[in-house]
Amino acid sequence: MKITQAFTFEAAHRLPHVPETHRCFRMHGHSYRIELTLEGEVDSATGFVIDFFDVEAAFGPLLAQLDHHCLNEIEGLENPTAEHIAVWIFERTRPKLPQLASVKVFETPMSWAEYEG
Ligand SMILES: Nc1nc2c(c(=O)[nH]1)N=C([C@H](O)[C@H](O)COP(=O)(O)OP(=O)(O)OP(=O)(O)O)CN2
Ligand SMILES: [Zn+2]
Repeated sequence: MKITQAFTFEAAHRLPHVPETHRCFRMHGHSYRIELTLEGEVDSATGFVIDFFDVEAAFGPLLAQLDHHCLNEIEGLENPTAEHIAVWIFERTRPKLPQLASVKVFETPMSWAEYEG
């Protein structure tokens, strides 16, 4: 069984490795949406793969590092593409949530990156 929990955060970024003429070379902001998908057996007693409250508690500190920050200033996110943010989140969340199966990072409702480890 797979379950998914979504989170949102606001952040600024610029992409330092695109041409100067690319609009994303300039500092700008996004309302990001993150989807964490967890996979496992449904516990017969609780009916949960994992309690959504436990996912929230595990991911909360990382979300706070991202929300209302300039992503380029965060260690490991110097080139903060959606792809790199997905990997960054996966690597830091999987140790706390071993059932984590994938991380989706939406920059806009129409464009996102997904990392499955
Ligand atoms: N593969 C990727 N391509 C792009 C990424 C990325 O992370 N991975 N990022 C960007 C920029 O961050 C850019 O800001 C994307 O957002 P935006 O320009 O707002 O997207 P839209 O094209 O949907 O904007 P509209 O104004 O609605 O056309 C670029 N590429
Ligand atoms: Zn952008």
